[in-house]
Amino acid sequence: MLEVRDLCAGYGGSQVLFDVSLEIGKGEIVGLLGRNGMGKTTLVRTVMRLLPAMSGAMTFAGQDLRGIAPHRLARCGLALVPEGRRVFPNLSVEEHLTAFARPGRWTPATLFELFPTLASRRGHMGAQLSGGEQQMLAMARALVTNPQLLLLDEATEGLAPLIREEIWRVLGVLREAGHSMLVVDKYVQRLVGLADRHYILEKGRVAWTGSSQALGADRELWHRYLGV
Ligand SMILES: Nc1ncnc2c1ncn2[C@@H]1O[C@H](COP(=O)(O)OP(=O)(O)OP(=O)(O)O)[C@@H](O)[C@H]1O
Repeated sequence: MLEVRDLCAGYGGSQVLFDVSLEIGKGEIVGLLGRNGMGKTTLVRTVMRLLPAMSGAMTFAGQDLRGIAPHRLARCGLALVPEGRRVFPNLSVEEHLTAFARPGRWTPATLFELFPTLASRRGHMGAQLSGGEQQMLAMARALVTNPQLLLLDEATEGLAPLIREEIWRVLGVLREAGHSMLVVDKYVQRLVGLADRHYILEKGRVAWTGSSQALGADRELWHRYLGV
């Protein structure tokens, strides 16, 4: 579904990604791992067309992503839950969902079932929500576009343990529903339990790729590339 080939990208003159290749098939959950500053967010932002690619190819469902404006990606079936949530401070929870809704299984009503906390806050403005509630809203806002592929950048970062568990629960529900996802996260153990395959980035290059079974069994990899 998503195919990235020999991608190079960065900021101005400073290159961050070097010949990165990555694939995600339909119904697959892929983990993207690496220590701080290794290029995970840069990769996600380049795929979402928020950063220009220097070279390389990116296709989604056979379409060349480089010709598509970022605001048109939802129509192609791609949605991002960005690092830092970025909810709209002056839109209510309900408005976030109705403004971005596209036809499909996920509607404001089904998302309020998935996130009961959001249902109880439906009239609250983005700015009035806790960090955990904002994270749930960022996920619901992405899901209401009914994407074919959901990209999540550090969705569990900086959250209290109970809220983090709630996010993992929802990711498990999405897995059961057959969603395709690229999940960037630092909790290797949880990611191994959720995803099918993984890529590890080291200084902007793919240092390792393999199955959850292989990653789960090789603690030396965790130590070498993830510092855990
Ligand atoms: N806006 C920017 N301008 C210039 N350099 C940047 C910018 N954002 C990130 N970088 C640099 O790009 C490199 C990769 O950063 P990136 O955020 O992609 O890493 P990451 O693996 O997502 O790390 P983290 O886990 O800290 O989010 C780092 O060296 C970082 O300093």
